[in-house]
Amino acid sequence: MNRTDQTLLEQMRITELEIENRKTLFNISVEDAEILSGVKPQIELEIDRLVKQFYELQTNVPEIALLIGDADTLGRLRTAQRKYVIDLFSGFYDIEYVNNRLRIGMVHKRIGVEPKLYLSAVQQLKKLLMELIETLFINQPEQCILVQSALEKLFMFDISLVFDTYIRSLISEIESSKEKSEDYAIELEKKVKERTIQLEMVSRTDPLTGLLNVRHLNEILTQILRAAQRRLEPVSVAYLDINDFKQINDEEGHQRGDEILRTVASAINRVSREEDQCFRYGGDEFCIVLPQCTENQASEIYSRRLIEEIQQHEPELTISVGYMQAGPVEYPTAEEIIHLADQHMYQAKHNFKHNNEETNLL
Ligand SMILES: Nc1nc2c(ncn2[C@@H]2O[C@H](COP(=O)(O)OP(=O)(O)OP(=O)(O)O)[C@@H](O)[C@H]2O)c(=O)[nH]1
Repeated sequence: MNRTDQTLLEQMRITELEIENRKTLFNISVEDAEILSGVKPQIELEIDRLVKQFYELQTNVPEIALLIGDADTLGRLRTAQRKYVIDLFSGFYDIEYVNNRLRIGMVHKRIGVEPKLYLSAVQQLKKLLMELIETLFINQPEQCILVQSALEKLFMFDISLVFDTYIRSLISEIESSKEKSEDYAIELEKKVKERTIQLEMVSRTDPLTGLLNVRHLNEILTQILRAAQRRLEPVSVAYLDINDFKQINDEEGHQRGDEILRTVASAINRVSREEDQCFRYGGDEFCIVLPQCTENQASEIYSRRLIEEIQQHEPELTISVGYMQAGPVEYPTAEEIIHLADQHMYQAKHNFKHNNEETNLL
């Protein structure tokens, strides 16, 4: 429920029973209420003078004058104070009376009146009222004591209510700043998670080609091998190297070399399935892990399609590819598989260059 949907009394769980409890606590009896209401007509006659005198004394304190600030506010305060003093002598200290006291506490807290200033104002008002009662009952000392005692109790009752709202406001402030800092912590945690994912992505990918970084090759291949071994499925690795890449770099420039690396990476991405893992091994070398794929399928289907795809963009470019299959019986380690695929690639390159030389000699 929204705070504005509840009265202060409801927010602070002050019921009629609680009000009666408080009256008992401060010894406020029905007689006290009657005694105070009996003085009301005389107080009303003196009220303007009393309130005027009260604010003259109050505004002499620089701290209070600063808080009041201007003549309009002072005017409003005078009206409120006048009403308060009359309420003190109303004889009705019920829910409405209590709600007004609670509101005063809340307003004091909101405009920044410290408890010491509030208490000094109460003390001032009480002193003026006690003096007034003394003059009113100069010839009835016993009655004077009864009125003063009833008033004293009522002041204590009021102070307790005002302080309760002060304390409640402070608790609300603490709760709201706690909520804010908790929200901030949650937000921060979310950002850190997002950032961590981004950083992981960056560290997982090769910046030039966008393929996976070689740092994770062993780890990922090991995971794939374990899963394949559980299901007795084959896994193949295709190890790919661009032929005479150094020459391209030397003759056409490094930027052109980069462009070719990106073209090959895009072609790899296009022909690979979602479950295939494509790595830039370094320089002009690439490694593709092909789950559920035999060496034959890798060389006959995958590589053929890859070469076709590359040559659509770079007709002059040739590549050498070595393959190594693991499973469904034997599962060498990730290092062994990569090493063997690399050796097979060198063999393929050797054959390619040898054939080329022979062709050139013919
Ligand atoms: N443009 C570019 N060149 C790179 C990059 N990384 C490595 N190289 C170059 O790639 C070339 C690879 O040369 P080699 O290992 O001799 O390979 P190759 O010229 O293809 O020779 P073979 O493999 O025998 O066909 C070297 O000149 C490296 O400097 C890169 O990120 N961008």
